[in-house]
Amino acid sequence: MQPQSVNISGIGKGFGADDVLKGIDLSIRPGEFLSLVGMSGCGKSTLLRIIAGLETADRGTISIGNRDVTEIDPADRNLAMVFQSYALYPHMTVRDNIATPLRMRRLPFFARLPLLGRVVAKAETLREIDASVRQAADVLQISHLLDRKPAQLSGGQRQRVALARALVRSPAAFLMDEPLSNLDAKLRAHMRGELSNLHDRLGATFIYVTHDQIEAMTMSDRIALMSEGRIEQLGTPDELYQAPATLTVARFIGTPSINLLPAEIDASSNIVLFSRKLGLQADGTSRGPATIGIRAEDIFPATDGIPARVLRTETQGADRFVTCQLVDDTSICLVMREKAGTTTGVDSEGLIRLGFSKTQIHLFGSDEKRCIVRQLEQVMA
Ligand SMILES: Nc1ncnc2c1ncn2[C@@H]1O[C@H](COP(=O)(O)OP(=O)(O)OP(=O)(O)O)[C@@H](O)[C@H]1O
Repeated sequence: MQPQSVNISGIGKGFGADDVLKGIDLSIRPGEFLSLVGMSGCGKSTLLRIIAGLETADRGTISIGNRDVTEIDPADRNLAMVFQSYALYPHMTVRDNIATPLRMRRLPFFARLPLLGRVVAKAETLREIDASVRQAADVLQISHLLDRKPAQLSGGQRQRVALARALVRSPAAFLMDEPLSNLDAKLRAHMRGELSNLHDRLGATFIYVTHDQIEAMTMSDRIALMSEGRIEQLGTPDELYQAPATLTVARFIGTPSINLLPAEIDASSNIVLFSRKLGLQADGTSRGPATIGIRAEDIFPATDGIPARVLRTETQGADRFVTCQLVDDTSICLVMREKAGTTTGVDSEGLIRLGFSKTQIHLFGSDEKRCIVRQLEQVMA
């Protein structure tokens, strides 16, 4: 099956008085790996369930390829869904679990019955189903597990069986709802790589729901970051990291979290931090309270920087994260990332001065939207 586009237009959904989806427009390209990401309760699973047809939207349309499927039954949308819980049949072998969607599609009722089925079903069809199962098992590297039951598998193996079961259907798109969240940290990291490889090999459309920004950042072609039933920003992982459109996106993307400092945009558009003009101006009409965001890797020790006290130092592989509290009344903490093994410029009393590059700051106005920043020299020129 050719990978298909999925087009979501004006989707709205409420549960009682709760407006859970507030008009979602999103076009997912054929063969794209798109992640729906956001805080718990932002509506991502509801949106995925509406795409699958497991939930009905109050308004809006869903199309797969050129076909409007809004009123079509889930079974006829030709989508494969992979859940966090795997949803395997415990009494069936891996082989039978994977074969089930094909049997449902290709065999008449009597041919699906355990004993009678072998007599009634066409040998040719059974051979084809078996070949598809073997092929999917091969892709997911679980061929040696085909005769086991789910209880005899590890979490990662169960997830692979669930993926193989989705694979045999040759769906128009794969829908995945937090498929890795039951796995331990190491296996999750491994399965992230496997899912990416699987996507590359299949060239299929993947729509992937997660609240884990690292999963979204490492696997996706594009991310739709949702907040309170809306898409806050749609873009590549790089775009969301380098140019977050709102404070919500800036806070959500990146580990450690972006450093945030209260600032101001004065009447002449100058950006003022701790009562000092930074030599930067905000483009546009935003004035008054603002927030400056600085990533940990854009902070460094600087002799004329902001005085701070080191609270904690943590080394993670090649990186060291230094948490510092500003020496003022604000009790603001900043995290600086540097190479492990470098000197941090901390004096004998645990004090440090922190600087940052003016070109690397992110500025958000009082409406929490990103403001374009210009250096003053550029403004004067
Ligand atoms: N069947 C339902 N009946 C009532 N409210 C529901 C129902 N399903 C979801 N909700 C509510 O809709 C909101 C969005 O839920 P949804 O599961 O889509 O969020 P989510 O972003 O996927 O969250 P999580 O990451 O925790 O799964 C939540 O407030 C949830 O309580």
